[in-house]
Amino acid sequence: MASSFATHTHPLSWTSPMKLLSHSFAPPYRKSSLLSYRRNRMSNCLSLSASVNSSVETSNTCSTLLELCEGHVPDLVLRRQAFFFFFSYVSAEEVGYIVPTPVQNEALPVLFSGRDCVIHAQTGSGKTLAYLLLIFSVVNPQRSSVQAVIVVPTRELGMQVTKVARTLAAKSLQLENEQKSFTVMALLDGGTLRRHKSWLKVEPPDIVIATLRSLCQMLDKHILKLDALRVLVIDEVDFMFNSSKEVSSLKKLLTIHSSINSRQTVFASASIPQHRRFVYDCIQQKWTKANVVHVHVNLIEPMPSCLYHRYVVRKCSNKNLR
Ligand SMILES: Nc1ncnc2c1ncn2[C@@H]1O[C@H](COP(=O)(O)OP(=O)(O)OP(=O)(O)O)[C@@H](O)[C@H]1O
Repeated sequence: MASSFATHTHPLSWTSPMKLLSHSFAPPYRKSSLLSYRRNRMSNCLSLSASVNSSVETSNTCSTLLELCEGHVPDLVLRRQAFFFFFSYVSAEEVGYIVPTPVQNEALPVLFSGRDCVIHAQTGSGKTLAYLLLIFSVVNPQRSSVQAVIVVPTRELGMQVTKVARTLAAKSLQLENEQKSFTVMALLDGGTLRRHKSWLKVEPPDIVIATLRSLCQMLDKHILKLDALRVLVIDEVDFMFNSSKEVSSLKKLLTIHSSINSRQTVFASASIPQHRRFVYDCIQQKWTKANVVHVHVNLIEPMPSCLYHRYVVRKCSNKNLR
């Protein structure tokens, strides 16, 4: 069974200077509540078994994130990144992004080319920033419509993604007053959805970060419209597909999105046990276009090909034994 999707792999072990920097400012596992269920689901798979061929392409090398994003992400957002980098020396809250992580290096050119993408890399590898930069490259803040939706499995994860998105969206000091900045709405379970309903009606935000339940509530009541949607991101996709409560709503959402022209779909996850089968299904179900790219960055060192065992014979005299 042949397929046209490509798999980008990055087998090398990597420790970026920026990663070390980020570790000194940010907690190493921001999404700690997800770690326990991630461990549990490592052994679970998408319960499908056919295999799909994949082609491996060479990795892209780019020195800075700014170079990688130039011409795609608006200056406002790029300046924002640089701004935060300089201030990160005095602020423990915000960390600047200078060197792309391996997954950003691989995924960003694919995302900027307009292709659908499955971003598959370990926790803390920088997937969130990769898909947010894509969103900032396609969303037009002058249009008053929801142009990007990020679906997250939990409220906590949603709050973290919202924080990063709002940091990038915030108006920089140099920005001219009349220029409209990006608007980000968090539609998360347990929030005050009444306020959000009036906001959605009066002036729809550019970017919505939502749990599936809250998103479906708004869609069912026709308060949120996805006619102008350009990018749909499903974060922690394997968790969403493993959750019996969510899976039917998720499939419905993906089917609606597949009918929108000029759409781009991104799936992100730290673990997709049967990733080839998953990508094959995405194409078959039309959740992604046929030229979807699977970007797989695995920084875990592979098992060594062989092991040498040595032992030392030590002579003990009877005296030592006593
Ligand atoms: N290019 C970069 N340079 C420095 N730090 C970065 C860079 N990209 C991301 N980070 C930082 O690395 C940390 C982890 O990033 P992020 O949350 O995007 O990872 P993730 O792969 O989405 O994780 P998860 O699987 O939990 O969703 C964050 O603190 C983020 O600020």
